[in-house]
Amino acid sequence: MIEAKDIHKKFGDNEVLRGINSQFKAGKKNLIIGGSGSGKTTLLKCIVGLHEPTSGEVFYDGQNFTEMHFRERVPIRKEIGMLFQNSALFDSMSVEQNIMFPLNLFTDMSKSEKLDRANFCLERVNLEGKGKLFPSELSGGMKKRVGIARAISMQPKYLFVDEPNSGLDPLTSILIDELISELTEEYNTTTVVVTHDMNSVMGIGDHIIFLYNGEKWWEGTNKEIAHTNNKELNNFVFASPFMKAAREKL
Ligand SMILES: Nc1ncnc2c1ncn2[C@@H]1O[C@H](COP(=O)(O)OP(=O)(O)OP(=O)(O)O)[C@@H](O)[C@H]1O
Repeated sequence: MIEAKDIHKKFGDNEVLRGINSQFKAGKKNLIIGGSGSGKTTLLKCIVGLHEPTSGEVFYDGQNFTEMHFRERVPIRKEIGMLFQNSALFDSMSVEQNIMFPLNLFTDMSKSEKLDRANFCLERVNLEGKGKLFPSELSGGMKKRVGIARAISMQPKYLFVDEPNSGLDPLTSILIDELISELTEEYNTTTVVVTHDMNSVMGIGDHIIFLYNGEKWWEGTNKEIAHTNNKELNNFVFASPFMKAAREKL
């Protein structure tokens, strides 16, 4: 479990996060949603340690990550898998080399062990045989899957995903969501997903926090979201006439 306690983040005078408290449980897909600029990615980065919170603390299974020094964080970092918004693959490396990158950094596995692991991860995301390709030869959906394969290469306990569906068609988006769901169950990961995608919210939102102006405005499940009276949340989730009509049937 990951716990965020009273997280504040300021950039100069701009207070982007204003006291976020939440618990993200193992084996669950925890979604962070909210309008553009509401602070979702900033919160994710504060949790992972890519930003330091201005105040507040993040705990990984009871260990205070925020107060740890760089070196002390290494064991937890090894248990973190992350899929970045644009997949963030290294263009000059093959798919295989991209997936082996964390293994090169963090393990003393032999080359053949690393190759085996890379190929296992590629199979897991249904890209067997694509290891020798380069990122420029892949579609957006394939890049996301390679990003996921890299994120799971170290068998992470914590999986972070920033906008997994951006730039993907609806069907590919659903396949990516299904993959995230399966991996969360398979490895019992604490999975935290930043998303704008309402299909994801309804499909995989075991636990959802809605940010509004840097505050946690609402928290609940995908079942509860359809029946909330929270005005700002309703305006966000059911913004389109289609979603409004669909809500009546839920
Ligand atoms: N490194 C930074 N330096 C200064 N300001 C930043 C930085 N990162 C984010 N911000 C500001 O913090 C605010 C929240 O940004 P953030 O990226 O967290 O929003 P978001 O909810 O993820 O938005 P989007 O859905 O558009 O990606 C914005 O006003 C942004 O300009």
